[in-house]
Amino acid sequence: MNPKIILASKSPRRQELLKLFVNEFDVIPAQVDEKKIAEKIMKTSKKGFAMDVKNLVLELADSKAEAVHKNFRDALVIGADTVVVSEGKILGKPSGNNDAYEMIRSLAGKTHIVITGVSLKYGLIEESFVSVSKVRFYKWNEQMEIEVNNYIKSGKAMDKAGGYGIQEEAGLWVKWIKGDYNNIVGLPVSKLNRKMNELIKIAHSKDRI
Ligand SMILES: Cc1cn([C@H]2C[C@H](O)[C@@H](COP(=O)(O)OP(=O)(O)OP(=O)(O)O)O2)c(=O)[nH]c1=O
Repeated sequence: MNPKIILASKSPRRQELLKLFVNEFDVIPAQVDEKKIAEKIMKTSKKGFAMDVKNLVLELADSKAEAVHKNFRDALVIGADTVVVSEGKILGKPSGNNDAYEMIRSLAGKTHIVITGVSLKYGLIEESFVSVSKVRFYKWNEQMEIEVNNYIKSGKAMDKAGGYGIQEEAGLWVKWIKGDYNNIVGLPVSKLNRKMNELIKIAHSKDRI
């Protein structure tokens, strides 16, 4: 029997992406203090920056999944978190228009990474993974300045890691990407589909739900 699936996310992009391969699921956004978790991880982890970022997205994804799974133990719950990493700095969502402008400006002419952590919880079984994509932005020019200002004015930058959505007008600044496009949008569906199928198989074979 297929489990009830719950997406623990308020992100409309994640909902659209999950629809690509799951017909029916509920959406229950998780209430977690992302800032507090991020501060704890970055303070306590001593494994080096790359590992810190990986731990960070995994911990955030896990907290989101757990916040919902604790109330729905029989469901398969999905939590995710996406950050942008550029020049040794983690960029989450911008704090305001100026911050969004600075973030996008700092990405121009460079390559950054977008990393999404995903946590799956089903009965007593859990699984988590990260997906990493590389994105190269074109160099800053007058045209881009106009586009970035218009984009920020539209309000679309505010709920996105790094202050941009590749699926929106911000796609105009992208020179190339390497890796899973959907991972950049917020959910690495190809990997997620495979991991979910594996998890369901294991859970049922071991009768662990
Ligand atoms: C880089 C990039 C990010 N994003 C989005 C994906 C995520 O929704 C968001 C990063 O914030 P997250 O904290 O990962 O997610 P969220 O707050 O939107 O939703 P929830 O925590 O409830 O799951 O940035 C895009 O939509 N396009 C992009 O190109």
